[in-house]
Amino acid sequence: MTVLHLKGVSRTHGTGENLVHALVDADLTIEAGELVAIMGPSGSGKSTLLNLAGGLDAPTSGEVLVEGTVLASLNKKRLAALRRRSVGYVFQDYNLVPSLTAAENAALPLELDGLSAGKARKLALAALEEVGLDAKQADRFPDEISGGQAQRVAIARALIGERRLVLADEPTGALDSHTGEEVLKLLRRRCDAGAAGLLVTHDARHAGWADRVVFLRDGKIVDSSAPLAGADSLLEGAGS
Ligand SMILES: Nc1ncnc2c1ncn2[C@@H]1O[C@H](COP(=O)(O)OP(=O)(O)OP(=O)(O)O)[C@@H](O)[C@H]1O
Repeated sequence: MTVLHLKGVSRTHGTGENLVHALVDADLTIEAGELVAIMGPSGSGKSTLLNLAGGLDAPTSGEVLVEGTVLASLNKKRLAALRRRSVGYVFQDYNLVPSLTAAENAALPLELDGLSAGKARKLALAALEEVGLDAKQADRFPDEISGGQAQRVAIARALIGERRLVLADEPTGALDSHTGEEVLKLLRRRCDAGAAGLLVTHDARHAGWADRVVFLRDGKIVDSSAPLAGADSLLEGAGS
């Protein structure tokens, strides 16, 4: 089943002399069970592609479909509901709410979706356990836990519930290499269980966890390959 489909998607910013082609005519399909890595030099359009896939931004032209629904066909309320239910997003900077505990942060999408606080907490504790955080850590606030733990909370929040599309923008950024690998394993496991994943990474070793690597340059998809066929050689080709 196709979870994400980008059809001729372009995104420009600004006008006239300031016109920037952040993404140009991108076609991409991700099936359930697949993890796709996006690589490319700084400014090549990776975050733009991820934001469009998650409905956080809208294309200038082309269509983005999540589980067959054209995102542009949804009004704001329905788009927000689809994002909460179907899309998990791990941001570079975690985006945890400082006044909420780890468990409350992880439970937030479910509570926003109308689940009772008790049920949401139960699922949040299970999601936190999945990323290696125990009940004691679950009741700590973001400023009482380490960067690595905060990142795990962000991952738990992205994976909680039945999210079928998981988008991760450099999710291992602040982590030591061991914890980074653990995070990628979690992503991989979730995709093996039927989700579709999109992972922005600068690290060819991390791309090795993906089924495919999509390489961007100047907003264009310039190559797409299985990682073992040479994520390193793709990087060399871009001269980055
Ligand atoms: N809101 C915006 N207004 C103007 N230009 C923008 C905006 N967002 C992105 N861009 C431009 O679009 C291009 C693609 O940016 P994007 O952030 O998608 O690249 P990236 O590959 O994720 O970069 P990095 O690896 O540095 O995060 C860049 O030239 C960027 O300056």
